[in-house]
Amino acid sequence: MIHVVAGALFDEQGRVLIAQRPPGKHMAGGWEFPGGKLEAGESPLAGLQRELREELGIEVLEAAPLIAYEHGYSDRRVLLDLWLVSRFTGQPRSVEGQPLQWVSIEELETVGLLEADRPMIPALRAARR
Ligand SMILES: Nc1nc2c([nH]c(=O)n2[C@H]2C[C@H](O)[C@@H](COP(=O)(O)OP(=O)(O)OP(=O)(O)O)O2)c(=O)[nH]1
Ligand SMILES: [Mg+2]
Repeated sequence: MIHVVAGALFDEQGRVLIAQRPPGKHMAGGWEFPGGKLEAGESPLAGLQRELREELGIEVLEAAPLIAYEHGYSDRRVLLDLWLVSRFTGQPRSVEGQPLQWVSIEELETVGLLEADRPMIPALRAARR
């Protein structure tokens, strides 16, 4: 089981930040929440902070677990662990060259979000309020 931590960041308009998975990687081209695999011995919050530092160049100051569940791909099982990031420093930018975009919760339905992430949409809708 691969434990994956990812972050949901909202802007003032209630839009959420998503990133496109790079060519050549698992699920290439799909849109995801920034994050990645937890390292051995790492706490989920520490992993989230490391991943968002590496991918977005931001420093997460405050985050809380939002929703977590297992998903079985044809070749692997992942524990998707999505955190709501409520405080951070820095301006999110694409450090590793992944296309980024801010989308409304409604747009999440049609943007090409990874199929495995779709059950997260209701939790995000509730969190935004
Ligand atoms: N980051 C992220 N990964 C997701 C999401 N949904 C989802 O199914 N995944 C899957 C895709 C991958 O199989 C796995 C994340 O692995 P990854 O390869 O991107 O991890 P990483 O960022 O640590 O990258 P790497 O160092 O292994 O190259 O989780 C999501 O919303 N965000
Ligand atoms: Mg990643």
